[in-house]
Amino acid sequence: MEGVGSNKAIYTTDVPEDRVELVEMIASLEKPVVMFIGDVDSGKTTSLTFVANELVNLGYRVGIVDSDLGQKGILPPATVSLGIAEENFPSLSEIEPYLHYFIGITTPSQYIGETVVGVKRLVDVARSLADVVLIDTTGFVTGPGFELKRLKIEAVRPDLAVFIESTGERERAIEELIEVSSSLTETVLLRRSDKVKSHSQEERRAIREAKWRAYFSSSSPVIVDLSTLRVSGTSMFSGRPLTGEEKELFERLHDWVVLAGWKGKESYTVVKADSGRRPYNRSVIKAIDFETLSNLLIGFIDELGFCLGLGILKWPRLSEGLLEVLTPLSEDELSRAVEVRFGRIRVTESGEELALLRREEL
Ligand SMILES: Nc1ncnc2c1ncn2[C@@H]1O[C@H](COP(=O)(O)OP(=O)(O)OP(=O)(O)O)[C@@H](O)[C@H]1O
Repeated sequence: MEGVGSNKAIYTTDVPEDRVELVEMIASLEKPVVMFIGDVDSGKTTSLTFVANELVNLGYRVGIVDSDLGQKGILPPATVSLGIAEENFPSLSEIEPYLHYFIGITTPSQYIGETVVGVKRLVDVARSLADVVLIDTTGFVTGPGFELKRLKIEAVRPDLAVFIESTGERERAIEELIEVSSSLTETVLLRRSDKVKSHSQEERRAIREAKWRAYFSSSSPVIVDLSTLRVSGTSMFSGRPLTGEEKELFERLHDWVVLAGWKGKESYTVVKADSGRRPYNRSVIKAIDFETLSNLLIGFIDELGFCLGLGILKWPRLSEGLLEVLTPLSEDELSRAVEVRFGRIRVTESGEELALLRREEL
C-alpha cells in the first residue's frame, strides 16, 4: 500500500526523552509485564516499538501481546496475538506470530470479555517465554473502552501501566484510568510526541484492508465438516434440527423461506433466504438472513482455546453441516482444530470490510 503505508508505527529513535527513561525503568524491574494505554493515534505502538527494540539491544527476549484489534501490527486482524522479539524489528508486522486468541471483530466494545481473556491468557504464555512482556492496546478509552482498560488491568495486574498524555475530552478518561489503576499497578504518564499524526477512519480502513489482504493472500478453499468440530460464537448448529412441520410453520407464520433451523434448549434459530428486512430477533426465535453468513469471518480453535488462524465463510451448506471456507491454514494446522468460532465481521479476501454484525445477530 502506498501513502499511509500498511505499517503505521515504525521503529524510530526520534522519540521524547521520557521513552528512554522508561526503558531504564523497565530494565530495573524483574521480568515485568508492561501495558501501554492511550487514546487513538497517541503514539502507543511507536512507543512500544521503541521500548521493545531498546530492550532487545540490551539482550532481552521481548514478548509482545498485540491487542490493538482495529490496527494490529502482528497479524491476523480480529485476534489478540503474541509475538516474541529477539532481534531488532522495524515494525510489529515483522514479528513472527507465536499464538493468537480469537475475537472475531475489529472493535472490542461487545467483546470485552473475550478481549480480556485473550490478553490474560497470552500474557501468561508470554511470561513463561520472555524476559519482559509489552502489551499494546486499542485507543478506545471512553465508555466501554474505559471499562475494557480497567478490566484488562485488573485481570493482568501489569507491573507497570504506561499512559500517554491526551488532549481534549480524552484527557479526563486517561486521568481517571490512572486513578483507578494506581492501586493495582505502578503507573507512568508519557508526553505525547509532537510527531504523532492522526489518521482518518478512511486511512484506518485502508490500513486494515492491506492487512486482511496480506493475511488471506495465499488462501485456498476447504470444506469444514461440522460433524467433527464444535461450533461456538453462534446459536446456529446447537440443539436439534427443525422438523419439516416446524419449518413449514415458521414459513407460514412469518412469510419466510426457511433454509435451516435448530431448536435449542430455550429458543429456535432459523436461517432464512429473505434479505433486506430487519433482523428478527425475539427471545424465542432468532432469524438470521442467509446473506449475513456470506464472507463471515470464522476462527479455527485448538483444544486449549487458542486460535490457529482465520477463515472466510464462502458458502454454508447448512443442512449438510458443511462450510465452504477460504483459509491460509495448512491441512496439518486445520487438523489441530477442535472448534469453529463465528466472528462478527464480513470481509473479503481482498480486504473489503462488508459489514460489522452485532453480537446477538448470530
Ligand atoms: N516519535 C515519532 N516520530 C515519528 N512519527 C511518530 C512518532 N510517534 C508517533 N508517530 C506517528 O504518529 C502516528 C500514530 O502513532 P501510533 O501508530 O504509534 O499511535 P497509536 O496510539 O498506537 O495508534 P492506534 O490508535 O492505532 O492504536 C503514526 O503514523 C506514527 O508513525
